[in-house]
Amino acid sequence: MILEKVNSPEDLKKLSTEELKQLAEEVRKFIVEVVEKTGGHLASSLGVVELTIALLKVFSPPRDEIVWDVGHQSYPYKILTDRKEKFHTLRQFGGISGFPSIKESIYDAFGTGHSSTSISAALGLKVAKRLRGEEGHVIAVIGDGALTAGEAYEGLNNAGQLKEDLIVILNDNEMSISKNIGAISNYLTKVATGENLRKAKERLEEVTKRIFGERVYKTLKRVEDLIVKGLFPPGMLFEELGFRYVGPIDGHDIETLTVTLKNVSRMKGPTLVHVITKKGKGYTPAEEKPEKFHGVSPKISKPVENLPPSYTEVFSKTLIEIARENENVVAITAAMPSGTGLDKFKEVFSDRYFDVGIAEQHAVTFAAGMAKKGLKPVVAIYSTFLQRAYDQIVHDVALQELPVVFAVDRAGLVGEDGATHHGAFDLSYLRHIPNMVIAAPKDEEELRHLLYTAVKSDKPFAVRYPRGRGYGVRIREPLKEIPIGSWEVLKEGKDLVILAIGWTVYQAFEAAKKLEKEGVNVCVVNARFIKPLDEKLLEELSKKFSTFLTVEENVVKGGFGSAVDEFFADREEIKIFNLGIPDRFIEHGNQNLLRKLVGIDSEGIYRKVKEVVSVVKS
Ligand SMILES: Cc1ncc(C[n+]2csc(CCOP(=O)(O)OP(=O)(O)O)c2C)c(N)n1
Ligand SMILES: CC(=O)[C@@H](O)[C@H](O)COP(=O)(O)O
Ligand SMILES: [Mg+2]
Repeated sequence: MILEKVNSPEDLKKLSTEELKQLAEEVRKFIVEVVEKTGGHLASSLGVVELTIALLKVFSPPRDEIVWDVGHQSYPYKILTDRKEKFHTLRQFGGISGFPSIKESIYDAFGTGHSSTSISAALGLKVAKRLRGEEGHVIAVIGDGALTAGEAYEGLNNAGQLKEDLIVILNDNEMSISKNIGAISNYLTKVATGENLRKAKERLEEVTKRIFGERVYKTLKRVEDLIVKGLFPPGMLFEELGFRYVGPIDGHDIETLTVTLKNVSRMKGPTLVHVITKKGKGYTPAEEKPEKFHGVSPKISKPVENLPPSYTEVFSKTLIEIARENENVVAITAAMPSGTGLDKFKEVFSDRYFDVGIAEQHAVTFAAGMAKKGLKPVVAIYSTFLQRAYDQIVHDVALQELPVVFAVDRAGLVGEDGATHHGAFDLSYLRHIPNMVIAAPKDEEELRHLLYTAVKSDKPFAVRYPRGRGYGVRIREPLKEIPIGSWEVLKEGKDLVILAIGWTVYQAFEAAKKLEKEGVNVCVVNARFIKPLDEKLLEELSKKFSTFLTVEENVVKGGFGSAVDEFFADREEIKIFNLGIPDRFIEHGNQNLLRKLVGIDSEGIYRKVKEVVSVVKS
């Protein structure tokens, strides 16, 4: 086993090409074995095994700095730098992260998780290296999917101007999570297949033959080839942006990769190396179904039957139901058709479905434009990725009071993806925007009604719901509107009130049942609207209760609890306690374990109520 002998990038440098090829096979096998147990981003990591090996053969991190875009493909890099022994703890609580992290290793040059940041970060590193007199290359590795996002072009634009010796490797597998889309993706395919060149040659051939005849044409053929290549060099787009374009090259051929990278390492100015790879390479199921194997769950020996649907599935089904009745409804995703469930919408309403690429900012303004013309856009974006579109929500949607519906999926703690992906902030970053309505369902049934309410409303309206399965609530009621700003008292009480929102509502209810047995009588309210608050109910409750506990799966700072704090700010007799995600980034690990860790599950709420009761008594 060669992998056994490779404990640092220095060990890898000593290997022959044949040994490196064997190493690639062993790394692949190792990744598949571990990811079957831990879950993780399998297909993307398998696709860059040879590229990683070649990078480590030619460059020497940490002196040379490699920035992996998104970072979901960094498993081979982790294994071959310094995390082979810890790799079995991938994405587990207390184990190594599924993404690069500067806190985890000196070999990780920059933390990633959200896409398309690599060129900007690498350029910053490179300029800093120069100004501080540090030696070493900086290399950004970016996928074709990540190249659909605006930030990538902001980075290219600036790099082309600064003319730093920056290396950008474009890992082109024609896939985002789903099939990659858009004009740039089409352009890359044409470059990779030489289609532009072929078409130009055919055209010139035809003209030359027509004007000069067959005999002269044969003499001119070589000159013509040179002219066409000069006029239509592959990668012209990047050349125009100030990059030297190298490629396309086979990203699974270690020898070619190594020779090319060595040459590139001697070049001056910004260089882009176009590498063609196969997502899922070397593992047939992933090669055949790269989308399914983009991110996989741990393999379970026996499938569990009759599981409740996920919130995403309920959203997707309900949206289709609504769209059948309302032809103005259109759906937008930013490169997450399967993750958001909009792939199912596409199957029914292909002309009312838009995948815009990894372009959350564009998605929101695009929706605003549609809303201005009377359509009813539903933009489904994960909470963590919607952070990117904050200004677009403020400036393009809310300021103009355009009725865009935000389906904010993966709100709250998402689990194994960790700090880069938790949807911990949306209640805070949406709540202070004028004109917004923000709601969170307590269960699957309420998600349906809130979505229906959102589509009926003429306001910018966000409905946020968590990752994973619902509570298994039977869906029976026909879709109905829920009065905006109305809360629901689920349990009467006399000692204190819990105001809970979203996933935490049933947890609060559970805690209240347990407390009841101990003589603590808690009123539980489903505070399904964070904006507007149910001010009438709050006033009523404040006549009966002087102690309130707010519970949410969002950071406490600026979240739902803060809204209630603000509401009672001048009422000294009211004591409010807040429970939610604390003011720190939460690590990766099992979703329910993390919820327990931050204390927002039924046990945590139970404990907090006991604490509140003793504080109030003393
Ligand atoms: C801002 C942002 N939006 C969406 C995602 C979700 N996402 C993760 S990987 C990915 C596809 C990336 O495709 P590509 O860069 O080509 O990498 P590949 O998986 O093909 O290697 C997407 C959409 C993200 N990480 N960041
Ligand atoms: C790397 C990335 O950003 C996505 O692949 C993300 O991990 C998907 O998350 P879900 O598994 O919640 O769809
Ligand atoms: Mg790709």
